[in-house]
Amino acid sequence: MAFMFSPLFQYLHKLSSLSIAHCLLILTLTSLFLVFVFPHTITTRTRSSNPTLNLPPSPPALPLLGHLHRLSSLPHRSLKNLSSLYGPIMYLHLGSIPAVILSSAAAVEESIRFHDTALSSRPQVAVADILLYGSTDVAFAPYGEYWRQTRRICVSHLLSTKMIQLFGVIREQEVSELVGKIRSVSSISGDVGVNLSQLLFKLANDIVCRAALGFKLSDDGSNRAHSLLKDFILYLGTTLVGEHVPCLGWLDWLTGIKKRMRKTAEGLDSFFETIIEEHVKAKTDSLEDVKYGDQMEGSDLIDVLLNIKENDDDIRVSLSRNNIKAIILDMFAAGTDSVYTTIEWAMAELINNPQEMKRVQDEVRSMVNTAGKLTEELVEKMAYLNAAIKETFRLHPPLVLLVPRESTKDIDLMGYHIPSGTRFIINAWAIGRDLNTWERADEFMPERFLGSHVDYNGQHFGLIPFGVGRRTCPGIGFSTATVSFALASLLHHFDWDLPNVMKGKPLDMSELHGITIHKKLNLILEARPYSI
Ligand code: HEM
Repeated sequence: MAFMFSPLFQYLHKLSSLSIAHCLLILTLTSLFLVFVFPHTITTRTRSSNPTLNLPPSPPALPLLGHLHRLSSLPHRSLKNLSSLYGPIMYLHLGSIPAVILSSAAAVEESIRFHDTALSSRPQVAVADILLYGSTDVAFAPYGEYWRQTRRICVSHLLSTKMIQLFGVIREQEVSELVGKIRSVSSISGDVGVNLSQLLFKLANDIVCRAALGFKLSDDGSNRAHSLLKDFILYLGTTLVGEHVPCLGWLDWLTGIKKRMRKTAEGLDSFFETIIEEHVKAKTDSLEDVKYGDQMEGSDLIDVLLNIKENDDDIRVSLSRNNIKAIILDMFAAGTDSVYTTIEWAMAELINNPQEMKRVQDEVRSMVNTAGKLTEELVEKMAYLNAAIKETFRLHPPLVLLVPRESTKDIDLMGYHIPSGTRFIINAWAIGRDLNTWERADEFMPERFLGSHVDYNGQHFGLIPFGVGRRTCPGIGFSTATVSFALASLLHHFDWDLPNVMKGKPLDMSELHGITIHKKLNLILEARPYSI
């Protein structure tokens, strides 16, 4: 999941009624004011709190804003540029928040090998406190017993291999619906193309809804829950100004952002309350008490959580209704954007690299022809397809800066001393494109993974789209099952091309910052049904 700071002006603009010009004006005036009033505090190294500490290198900073002005609307890119000047471990001030940025596999490896526990907490973030019941979900919970138990629930019950297999039926049905939809849209739209981005978002959303709640939300705009969930994901990708620059906290009040977040949180709360009540009633009616260890076909994540709540002696935490809602909301935050955006980037890279497209398609089609049917078991054996997915994760990790950590102890890292309470940000995007780890790092070359044992399971520090250490993503199996089956199906059933108006030009690969990094422009492609 991507939960991180947005650059200030982007934040102001996106979530308020202020125009970009107003936002820039506010920030410029603030900066000028600070420069004139406190010129002596503009330092070349940010060591004002304790000059004797051997902190990592740091660029010149502005008072109060720290290094925020050095971040563009795509912070992972600005941070990579800064790291080429200041090294793989940098010390920045994101406003008032001290942060260490790690930008190489070696830096991440050392931090995890020697300090995993000290770096396993999350910073307290106001957005998560508002939207996720005081950060009592898994992703934002501080390191401690509550996190340990809820994470165990995720790993052993909600996202276990058994549950992933049970949800295979849902994936197959939803992907088959997607294929049908593309067929009918492409027969009408001809060479205008189908909006694959929209269809993939719906696919990921429907799969998570069915897995978590047991049903899908209609997407015709009539369903309020649909727009609440969209807002929820939008807000999770933002930060309150006051959190970074407390003296500008009034801007959060001016923009009304907190109020809007609370309204969304209240709306979601009553939606989930109704759903949980319905689950409780259905369970009582059927007088069927399924113990969590025996999840049956038809049970969804709410059923599983309710059963844990009532039956589990091993889990040493009692889950309240609000805890259940927070955990379910995590599944939405994590399971929708990152999954659809991965398929979207994979398709975009394949369109830009037609030879790679042909190699993957040849593999998928020949294996399906031999086996007679496209199944998830078959997809697991598709070496080139899986290499293309790894290559997509390398170039486009959806959570470019992972999810921030916060150190709970003073640590020594790569010869530097880092105080407790420092925010840790890992630039997974920069690491995936680091020339010290990867040859021709900016090129899409799936064959680099053929015959290689490098994987994205957190053991290879050069490829960490799902994070590393104790807080690695527990949803790897769930996501890759969807990504690989959906991608194989798209490549099996259709030949893909750019729509006529765009033919002959490279596809625009610009990024847009949000909870994940998406393609800026929707991926619109011409789909021609494939027949043998
Ligand atoms: C392509 C899809 C996905 C990607 C790239 C992804 C990536 C990540 C990353 C980078 C983290 C933070 C890891 C760290 O701090 O080192 C994370 C955490 C998490 N993810 Fe995912 N994720 C994906 C899908 C999912 C799905 C489908 C679920 C559940 C349905 C999920 C549930 C979680 C949870 C609960 C955490 C918090 C773990 C913790 O803090 O202990 N993720 N994910």
